[in-house]
Amino acid sequence: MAKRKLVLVGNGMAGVRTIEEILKEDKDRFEITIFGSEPHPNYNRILLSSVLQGDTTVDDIVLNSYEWYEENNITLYTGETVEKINSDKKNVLTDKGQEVPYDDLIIATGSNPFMLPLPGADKKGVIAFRDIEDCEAMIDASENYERAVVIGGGLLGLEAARGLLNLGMEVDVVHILDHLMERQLDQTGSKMLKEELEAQGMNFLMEHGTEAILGKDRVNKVSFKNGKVVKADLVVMAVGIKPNISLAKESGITTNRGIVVDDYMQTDVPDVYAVGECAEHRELVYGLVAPLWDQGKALAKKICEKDAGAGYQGSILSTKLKVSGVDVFSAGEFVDSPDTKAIRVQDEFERIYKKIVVRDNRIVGAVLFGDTSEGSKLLNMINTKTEITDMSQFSFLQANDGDQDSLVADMADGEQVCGCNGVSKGDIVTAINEQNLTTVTEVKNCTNAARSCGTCKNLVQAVLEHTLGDEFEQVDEKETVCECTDLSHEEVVAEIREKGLSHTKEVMNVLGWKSEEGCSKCRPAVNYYLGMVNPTDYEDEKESRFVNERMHANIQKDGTYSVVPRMYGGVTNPKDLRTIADVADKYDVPLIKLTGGQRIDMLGIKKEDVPKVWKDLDMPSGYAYAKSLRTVKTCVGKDFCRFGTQDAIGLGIALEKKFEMLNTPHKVKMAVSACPRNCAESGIKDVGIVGGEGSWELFVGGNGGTHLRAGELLCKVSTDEEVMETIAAYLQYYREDAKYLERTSHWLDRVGLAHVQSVILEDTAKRKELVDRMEVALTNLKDPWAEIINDSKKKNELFENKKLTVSQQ
Ligand SMILES: Cc1cc2nc3c(=O)[nH]c(=O)nc-3n(C[C@H](O)[C@H](O)[C@H](O)COP(=O)(O)OP(=O)(O)OC[C@H]3O[C@@H](n4cnc5c(N)ncnc54)[C@H](O)[C@@H]3O)c2cc1C
Ligand SMILES: NC(=O)c1ccc[n+]([C@@H]2O[C@H](COP(=O)([O-])OP(=O)(O)OC[C@H]3O[C@@H](n4cnc5c(N)ncnc54)[C@H](O)[C@@H]3O)[C@@H](O)[C@H]2O)c1
Ligand code: SF4
Ligand code: FES
Repeated sequence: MAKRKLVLVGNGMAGVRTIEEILKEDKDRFEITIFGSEPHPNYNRILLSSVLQGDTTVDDIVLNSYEWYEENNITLYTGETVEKINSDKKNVLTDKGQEVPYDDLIIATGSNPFMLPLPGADKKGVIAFRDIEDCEAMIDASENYERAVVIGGGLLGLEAARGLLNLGMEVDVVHILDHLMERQLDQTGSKMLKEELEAQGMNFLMEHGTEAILGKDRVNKVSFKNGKVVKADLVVMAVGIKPNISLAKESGITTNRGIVVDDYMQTDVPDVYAVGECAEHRELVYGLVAPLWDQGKALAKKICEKDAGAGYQGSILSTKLKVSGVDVFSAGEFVDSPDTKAIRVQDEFERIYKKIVVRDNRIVGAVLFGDTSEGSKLLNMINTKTEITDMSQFSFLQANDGDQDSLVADMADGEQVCGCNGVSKGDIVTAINEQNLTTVTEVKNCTNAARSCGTCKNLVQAVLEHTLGDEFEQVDEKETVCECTDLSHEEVVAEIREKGLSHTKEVMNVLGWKSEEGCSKCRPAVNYYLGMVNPTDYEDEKESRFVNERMHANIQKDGTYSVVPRMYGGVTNPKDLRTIADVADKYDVPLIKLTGGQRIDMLGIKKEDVPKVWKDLDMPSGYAYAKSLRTVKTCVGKDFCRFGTQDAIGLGIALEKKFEMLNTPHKVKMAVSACPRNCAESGIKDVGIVGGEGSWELFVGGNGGTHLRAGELLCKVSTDEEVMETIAAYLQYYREDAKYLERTSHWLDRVGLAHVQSVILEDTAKRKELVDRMEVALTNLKDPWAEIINDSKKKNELFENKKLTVSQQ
């Protein structure tokens, strides 16, 4: 029987989760096509707050990789927007001119952030916080500017503000009312929250109505209705969301605030469904994921013609603020009303506040501040409308000694552990026992617990520990390379060495990879490890590399590329500058910019022009795209600067010439300053060198990016030769010991400076071995630009083949 054609509009959290539920119900029923306006696979939008706060990276929040779509035979069009639904002809039209037929259609277009229509709101530097691009814009702004204003003191505004503080910005939060998070907290909870956030460095402008955004092209001030004006280089609007209903509305589907649906998520047009933040069910639209998952389950059953029971019945909301150091939980009705009574516990010394709202002897809502460990218990009591029979039911409101095991032991099987995904303790225990699960990741993959906001991860771990008892001790949660294997990075490297493996395919076959082709996480990692272990024999697999490394240029937002030629030590000359200027004229390069690493970046080059630009430049690649040595920044040094005691430029050039083109787990930046004034910013580089009278100090593990980290003093040496040798040993140890994609700063945090010193400074035999292996690694390196220019097949494949698809990263 021919499969029914199912089209999903909106490649976001609710839509794709619904597809997962459909595949669980009946995986062969549909031929599925998904359209998403964003240029990404489905990612965990919730964790954008964690990305901004520096706790995770954009790469790690992908929920469904491109491979997942492929494996499930789903045709995915990213960066493509559906503009029209023809419900009479049963097809959709896209902004790229595609017309795709459907038998069933799911609309999951989510919400748009509400942007206050203020004068000046269209200026540069005024953004929302909704997607990866917004998150990246904030991270970029923090690198160039100092002051941010966040408008809106709700969940989103506070999470954005915390992230911007972490990024080193000064932050004013503007709130229209006199209490923060008024949709989740009562006055007492809100006051305690404000005090806590002020102590963290947030500044609040309460009861301020914003009047205008000021500045020329870019915002530089914000003015308020009370006459106050504050400085601002960045304005983030977080004043709520509006369901994205325009497509449905214009296509004749009934809408109100959202797209109106029944209990089975059906709209008033046959075979058209809506799910997620765009859907309005019983006059309510939701802005949290837990209700959306329930909607998705109901819709999946309905569309697969399974017993859908009563369908979706609405949800009681619970929220947790995701700001580190501040625990806030709120569920159900949290404000007092004439027909409710409340039980309150408040400890002003420990800064703990707990309130339970009761109507007709049943719990209808709760607020927890400072200690949210009973959140799931309370949510369960609210959901099951638990009757209060005796105050001993609330003994858990007293101070919690943090003992997770007794907390889990006291939980009933039906109690929810993961509010976002509706997973109970009983569900997790059953999964652990039936599927022999031993790690949190396995529990997550099997039950969905901890798969959304992640705030329940510790509780999931506690249930695992409690269930496995003594066995838990033997089971060490390990970070696997990716979901294709149960092996960690270290184990993969050890197996490559031990078994003499020499190709990615062989690694995957011999080590029992779960997916034949691997994925975008493991392929580049395995490729790196093979090259690191067998530097002379291994032939680099270009197709396993991230797109920028395959193309040897950085792809830009608009599909053009940037080209950065090598400029050893940041030193140039009139001839090279003339050449760069001539090439820029010839290829109409729209932007030429100096980089933070003292290089010249030519931006906006058309893909087909990239190899021509390289040829005309006739300079080596600057590796600005690679997991390799990027730049050695140098100060003026002793020849010109009156403070200079050492030849910083000479040493910088020598270092760059020696270590250029070396493959490393992540990018490596270096700097050399000729005196402690440190003009080359050696303190925030992976390797930073600072000169003194007759000596050099070597600092390592510095980072000036998102995770600001000062370099640590590795050692002090006397000669340039000692610098070269020590850095060779250090970099080789990093190459061999760090996990792929681990910056030196993270690696040092993990292994500790003392350990690295013991290996490369104290153990002379080991140091010599490392230096020798580095010498081998440095042989056989070829400039990739020259290679491609001389290889017309490769050139054509990479730059002239219009069909080349750009995969993740
Ligand atoms: C920073 C942040 C933190 C959050 N934290 C939490 C939290 O802790 N807990 C929680 O429960 N919720 C949280 N949320 C809310 C949660 O992320 C949303 O409820 C959820 O993402 C909504 O899912 P959705 O699929 O309905 O919409 P979305 O995830 O927005 O997906 C809709 C997708 O459809 C696409 N689209 C729209 N129109 C079209 C079209 N015509 N054609 C093709 N594609 C289209 C959009 O580009 C978008 O990618 C947070 C949200 C943000 C922004
Ligand atoms: N931890 C979480 O669960 C979490 C985190 C982030 C976002 N979200 C969800 O994302 C969505 C968007 O979050 P949000 O915080 O923008 O929405 P929201 O509606 O929850 O809060 C908006 C806040 O902005 C304030 N506000 C409105 N107009 C204002 C103005 N002119 N000036 C100053 N303040 C003004 C409101 O009083 C309100 O407190 C919501 O659905 C939210 O639930 C959830
Ligand atoms: S670091 Fe010292 S030597 Fe180098 S430019 Fe600055 S002041 Fe001069
Ligand atoms: S409570 Fe959010 S993922 Fe479990």
